[in-house]
Amino acid sequence: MNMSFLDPARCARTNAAVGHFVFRGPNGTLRAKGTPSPVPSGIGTTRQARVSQALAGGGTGSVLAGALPFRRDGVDCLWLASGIDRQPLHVTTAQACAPDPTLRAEPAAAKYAETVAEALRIMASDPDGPDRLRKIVLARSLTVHASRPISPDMLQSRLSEDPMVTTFRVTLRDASFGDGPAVLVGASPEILVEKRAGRIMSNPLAGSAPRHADPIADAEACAGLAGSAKDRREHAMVVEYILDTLAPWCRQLGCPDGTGLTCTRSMWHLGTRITGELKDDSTPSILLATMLHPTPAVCGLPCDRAAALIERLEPVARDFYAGAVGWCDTTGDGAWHVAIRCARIAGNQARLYAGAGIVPGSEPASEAAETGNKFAALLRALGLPAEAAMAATN
Ligand SMILES: C=C(O[C@H]1C=CC=C(C(=O)O)[C@@H]1O)C(=O)O
Repeated sequence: MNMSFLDPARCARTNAAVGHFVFRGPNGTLRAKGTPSPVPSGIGTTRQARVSQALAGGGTGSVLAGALPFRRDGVDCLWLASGIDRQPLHVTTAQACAPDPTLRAEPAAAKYAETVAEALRIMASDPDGPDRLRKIVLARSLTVHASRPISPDMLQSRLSEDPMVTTFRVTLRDASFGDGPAVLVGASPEILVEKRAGRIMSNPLAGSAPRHADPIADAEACAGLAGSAKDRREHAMVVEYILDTLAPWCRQLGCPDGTGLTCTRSMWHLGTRITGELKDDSTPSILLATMLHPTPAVCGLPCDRAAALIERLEPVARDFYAGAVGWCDTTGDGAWHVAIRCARIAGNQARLYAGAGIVPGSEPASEAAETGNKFAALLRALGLPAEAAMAATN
């Protein structure tokens, strides 16, 4: 095995510069060929215009990839590469990558539960009408301070041990948190939109329950989620929104298999596979991602109302958490994943995020516990106990 891979300090120093984007999923690893160049994040022009111009300048075979922020008016971080290397998935076992960490929660679980209760009060007192808040996804954050630099590469390797997720690593151009360049690393189970020739697929997830080591308890958790009316309502809003948004672009669209259950190593989710055929085969995947984002799986309904409340109720800016990460080539083909179960890494620090969908009928303590469970994959990958999220204070 390559020894430099096991040296956390060396990895952390070099990885921000190497591979400005790397995606690893069931279909293999996709990384930039050569050194990608930044796509200017211009003012006064649409994302689509910037992307088309960049891809046209890059020539045949060029690929654009990166991260879209949570806020629709936020600044994206896109890279243009002359091509991509695709390799079969090869999972290596890496060591945990956050030595001697301390943890800070923003907010801690109890305070988060109070915020959920406030959102529920707003929903209950809202007058009937199109503006009535029907769902809001509230998130919290954990900051890990380690004694040595945290290696984004190692963290991605550890997260890739779960075969049910697509892991990602995108170098961010601003360094607004911690020392040195920041890198977004995560393991998303949720496909915002994938486009291949004229066919599209979206796989929204909403409605969650934790996995259990004991198979009987695990099967009970799965059955409990499948039968939960609250989770089904929470999920249906996302599916309806995605169908409504994609319908004008499609000659055929539907969810042939209905709502099902999907899992990662730490969570069960309700999931629906939506498939369709585009009216125009050349519609770029990044345009579809831009139109869909943010879905009610990460924001809420109505979208603008939920986004404004998120801004007011959450103490930490989401930046790229709950945005989208992915790629798009010159034919418009590509895949965009919802940027959840992720962390922003810079030097010795990692800022982790997790959220939960709140609808009438949600219980504040259960939603706080759900965010704790959603942190588990990242915490384990960092070498921390999965329960640390519930114990962390601010
Ligand atoms: C917002 C997150 O998860 C979303 C995806 C799956 C299930 C969700 C839920 O049950 O609330 C969320 O909508 C997150 O992991 O931070």
